[in-house]
Amino acid sequence: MSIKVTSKEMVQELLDNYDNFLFDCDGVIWLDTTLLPKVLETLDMLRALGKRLIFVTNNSTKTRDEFVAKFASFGLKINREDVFGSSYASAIFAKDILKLPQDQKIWIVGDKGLEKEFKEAGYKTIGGTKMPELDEPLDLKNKDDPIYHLDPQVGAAVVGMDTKINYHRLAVTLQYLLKPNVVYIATNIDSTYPANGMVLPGEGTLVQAAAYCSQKKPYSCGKPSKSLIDVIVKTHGIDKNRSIMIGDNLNTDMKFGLDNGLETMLVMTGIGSEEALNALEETKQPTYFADKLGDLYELMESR
Ligand SMILES: O=C(O)[C@H](O)[C@H](O)COP(=O)(O)O
Ligand SMILES: [Mg+2]
Repeated sequence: MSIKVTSKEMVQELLDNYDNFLFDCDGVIWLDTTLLPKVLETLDMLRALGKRLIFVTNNSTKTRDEFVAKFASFGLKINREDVFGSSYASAIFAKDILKLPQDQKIWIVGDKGLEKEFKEAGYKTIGGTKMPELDEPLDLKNKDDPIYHLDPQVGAAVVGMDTKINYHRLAVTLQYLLKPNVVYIATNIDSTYPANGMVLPGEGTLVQAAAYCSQKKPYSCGKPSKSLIDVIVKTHGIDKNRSIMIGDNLNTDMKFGLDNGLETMLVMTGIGSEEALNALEETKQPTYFADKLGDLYELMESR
């Protein structure tokens, strides 16, 4: 059974047991452009105690530098090496794990952040924000349409968050995925995410649509994939036994921790709920849960 963190002593135990604190972002640190309560104080407290803070987000719309800028807008100074977004994870996966030759191009369904991370990894991207003509409905009578002019150099199709997703983009993506040599990469498989008090379709929804029509299974690079924890461990040399993953999503954040040997703590400021937690069989439950990340600070400050 998950244990609720409700006392100063329990927080002290967490501080004694873990050196590395890995945080999800959407639903833990912030909700869209709003910083969640007492997050700043909690991170400052952990830093002052010499803890390593690592941010692991499945949000694929931004590069690491853009995440650093978002943190800065809240008054948080974070280094780029401490942020692992799913766009970066996907680009590193293509380059270091799949060893996709750099002369191959990447077909993008996603935002600028995804394009920029692949560019930084040395790849040329097509599709994505570079093909606004795909925002129009598919017209098969138009022989100039990209669907009739597939680029033979494309070696991978990558699907991330694309708020302009439509039938046209999906149809062209399918043509690439039907080619046996084109690898299918998904930034993540989140079904939903929290925004503006609502639950919205996550990137996994788009990923599934392309997987369904192509019958091609994607490599998923964000949480909960093992390749992502491997990159984090390689970058920072952290001891997984002294690391805790704090997140709001049972299927991605908590699974990421559980599958990869990290301790886990669920917070209720995003997509997760106590009902969903209790509905899980015990082996799939996180070790700890709390109402919010800021409780760590508030409890430590309490008498
Ligand atoms: O699909 C998405 O975009 C994600 O669900 C969402 O943005 C994930 O961000 P995270 O909670 O991992 O920071
Ligand atoms: Mg989240």
